[in-house]
Amino acid sequence: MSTLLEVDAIDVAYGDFRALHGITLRVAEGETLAVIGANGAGKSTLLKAIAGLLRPIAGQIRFAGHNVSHTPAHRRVREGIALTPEGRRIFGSLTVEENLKVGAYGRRPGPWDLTTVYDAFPLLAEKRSRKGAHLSGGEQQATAIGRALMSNPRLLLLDEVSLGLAPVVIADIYKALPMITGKGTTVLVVEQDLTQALTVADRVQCLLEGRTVLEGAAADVTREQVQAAYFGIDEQEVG
Ligand SMILES: Nc1ncnc2c1ncn2[C@@H]1O[C@H](COP(=O)(O)OP(=O)(O)OP(=O)(O)O)[C@@H](O)[C@H]1O
Repeated sequence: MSTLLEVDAIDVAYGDFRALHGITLRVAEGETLAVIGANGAGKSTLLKAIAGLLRPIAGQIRFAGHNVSHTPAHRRVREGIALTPEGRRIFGSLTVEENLKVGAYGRRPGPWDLTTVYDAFPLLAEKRSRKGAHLSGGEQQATAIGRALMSNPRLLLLDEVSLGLAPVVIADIYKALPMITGKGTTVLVVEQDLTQALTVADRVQCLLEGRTVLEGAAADVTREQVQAAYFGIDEQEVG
């Protein structure tokens, strides 16, 4: 598998506060990587840097073999990087279908259109004429993911899909993931929900206070190792 995304030793700061310290990660074409970590670990900051919304002060981001560190966010979308931000940010006054069409602006060629998005999220098909403001949290999340897919990304960045949603709704949304990856879309998902992260991902990388503290194949890391890394506990202390 060829490497699609290479993040090399990036530092990202908000003023004097350094949120990421030398983060390195790789995502191969077609794989799903879960970045996990507690509140404030730096997960959203990392996604924003990959999407081009924040500029690292050190390090490099390479996508599909070339350096995109200085490429503005809108051009990264055209190159195939799409972000579903934390908080969803869909348009409340637009219908589901209108929200999806917004994502198609400047789209790349590929498998994603209204039909395939509705196939992936049948709950949206039923609500296609409903205004964003009148959707449940889960429906808003599905709309936000569908909108990102409409650009036909090579890499889909998902920030905190599960935030504020009931477990059954989370499971419903994650059901779409095999179809998304099955169409060749590479996924980088940021999660606080360990169960979901370990279920959907091929590999996991755990951040703590802006540093990588654990990485490995999802099948190889134990839940205890992940929990210890997540909370910053030495493994001996876990029991
Ligand atoms: N706009 C900002 N200005 C200043 N500090 C920020 C800003 N955004 C985030 N931070 C700080 O950067 C660190 C990393 O935040 P980030 O949002 O990336 O964490 P996270 O792992 O995504 O957690 P969460 O799940 O809470 O979003 C935190 O200490 C946070 O307080």
